[in-house]
Amino acid sequence: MLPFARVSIIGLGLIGSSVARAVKANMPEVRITGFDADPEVRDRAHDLGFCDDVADTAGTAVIDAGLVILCVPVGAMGLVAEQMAADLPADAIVSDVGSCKQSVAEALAAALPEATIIPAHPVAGTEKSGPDAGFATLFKGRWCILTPPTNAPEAAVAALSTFWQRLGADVEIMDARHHDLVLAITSHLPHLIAYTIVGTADDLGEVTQSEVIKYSAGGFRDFTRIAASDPVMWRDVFLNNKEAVLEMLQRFSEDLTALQRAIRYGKGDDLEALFARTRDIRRSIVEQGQDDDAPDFGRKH
Ligand SMILES: NC(=O)C1=CN([C@@H]2O[C@H](COP(=O)(O)OP(=O)(O)OC[C@H]3O[C@@H](n4cnc5c(N)ncnc54)[C@H](O)[C@@H]3O)[C@@H](O)[C@H]2O)C=CC1
Ligand SMILES: O=C(O)C(=O)Cc1ccc(O)cc1
Repeated sequence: MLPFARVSIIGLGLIGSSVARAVKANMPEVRITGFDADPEVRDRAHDLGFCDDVADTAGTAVIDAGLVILCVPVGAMGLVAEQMAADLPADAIVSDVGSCKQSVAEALAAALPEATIIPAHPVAGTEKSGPDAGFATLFKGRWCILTPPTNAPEAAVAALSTFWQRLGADVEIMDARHHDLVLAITSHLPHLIAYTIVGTADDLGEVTQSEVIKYSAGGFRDFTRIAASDPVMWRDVFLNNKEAVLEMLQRFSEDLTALQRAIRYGKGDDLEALFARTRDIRRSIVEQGQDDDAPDFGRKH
């Protein structure tokens, strides 16, 4: 049975268009209405055809929805929720795909006090953005973490879990605060480090840009991929998961300082012990089949 007959997707970039394509591929009977604030994205969505209808406002997009999924940057979630509030059917479930969950849950609850809200985060993506970047298999074998509030109706959580499973994801339920801490270290901090290292290399006076490009075949190249991720999306993630990111950044800087001292004082054993420990972590990820060397993130198997 279909978990929802009508799904509305607000924000038709990488994730929104991937959800739409995945619904079309896995549940072709479901009717999809999309909306995006950018008229060029709406036109492109129309041409690409991954929605049945592309609406001109957030309100008209949700008028007959069973499920509404907000796929906009996390800082825009509250505004979009306000814009659709008057037209949202009373029995619709509202969800989102934001990369951090506590601040989004608060913004949605404030804008839609009567609605059933079940936040979600598909831990799947790429460094690309926009409607052309999406693809139907993005969520296959990936985790989708749901962070329902404690009073969320069980049936709504079950329906949303089924929805994501039908798109190929493995669903996990988690507390929003815990989600934000875990993702701060596994996703947000790595992005911050990538942005920093590529910026630092670019700032180096004696190393020209062409040398950076020419000799970036090593580890640096992987950082440049992540550092190409959408600036608005990541600005919002850091501003909205501030506490957890600052906590992880503090720990990271302490560990970096310890490494700096080990190098300065020639503590080779300390360096080797850390590198051996981290190599074991990589090996266990590979053994569990969680890495397929794909240029993306979070595939479970
Ligand atoms: N990029 C990734 O790898 C992943 C992103 N996410 C989350 O998914 C969400 C969307 O990210 P992407 O699809 O990557 O971004 P994107 O930049 O590809 O798409 C976002 C779309 O939202 C639209 N938008 C912005 N403000 C709006 C508003 N007020 N009303 C309507 N539309 C609006 C933009 O015009 C754009 O088309 C973000 O919250 C992000 O944290 C989650 C998992 C992975
Ligand atoms: O492209 C990558 O390496 C990613 O890390 C993609 C990604 C970005 C944000 C998320 O919330 C989840 C996955």
